[in-house]
Amino acid sequence: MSLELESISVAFGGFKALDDVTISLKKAEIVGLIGPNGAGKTTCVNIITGFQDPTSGTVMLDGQDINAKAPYDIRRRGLARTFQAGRLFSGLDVLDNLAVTGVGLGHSRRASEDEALRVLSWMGAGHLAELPAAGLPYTDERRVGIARALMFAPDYLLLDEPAAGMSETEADDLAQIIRRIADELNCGVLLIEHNVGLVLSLSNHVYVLDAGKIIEEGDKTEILASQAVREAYLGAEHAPENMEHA
Ligand SMILES: Nc1ncnc2c1ncn2[C@@H]1O[C@H](COP(=O)(O)OP(=O)(O)OP(=O)(O)O)[C@@H](O)[C@H]1O
Repeated sequence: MSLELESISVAFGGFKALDDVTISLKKAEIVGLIGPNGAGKTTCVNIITGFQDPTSGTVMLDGQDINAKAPYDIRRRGLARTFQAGRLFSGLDVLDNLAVTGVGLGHSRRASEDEALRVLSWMGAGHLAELPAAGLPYTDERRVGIARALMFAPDYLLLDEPAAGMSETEADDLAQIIRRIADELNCGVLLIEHNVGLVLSLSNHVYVLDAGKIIEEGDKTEILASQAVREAYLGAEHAPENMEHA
């Protein structure tokens, strides 16, 4: 059981945004994807979630080819995602924001509300249930975005820049939630983040993208030791942002 990107290439005209990218994620595992600006991380997200078709290569979800499947179909097959911006329905309260996802997945309204309460309380966010989504503090909005993705137990979760704009303490809280998602929910997490320290401290395995290619992969020790990674970021003498906190 795994999510596999197999030799994915994406060309925009003559420009290769992704070039032969292979990534593997198993259930209950945390896999990091890092890379400097323009490396191709968002293009990877769009390929995995069905928002864009690869020029060549395949995305396999538990042995099924999900190339060209619609985003809602991929979600129903067990792959959930969060968005960089919260994208909550501002006219609804938090509970209904989650319940809408449950109904979209084919569950009854009652079952969806029960699941929404269960997920929110699992995240320690039960107190947010009746608050309007509009005007939530930024980090609560982020937490609700993750809770919504966790409705009805996805097998894989793609987190797109979940720590963007967070303080160190908030990022620490987020790290605990990500760890629990993998350990307690048996869910595979693909973590795409600029906060390299957070990614290295959480991930079983990390892929480093630069200019559309995987230039390095391995565990924290291997990534920290990689000259190619340092050069890809800021020049050979510098470490990536937050790497020193890993
Ligand atoms: N629709 C498109 N048409 C042409 N070029 C594109 C398109 N989408 C992305 N690109 C280019 O592909 C490359 C990879 O972009 P992508 O957004 O995937 O990088 P990224 O790693 O997510 O960057 P960032 O960290 O800045 O968000 C960039 O050079 C970008 O300009």
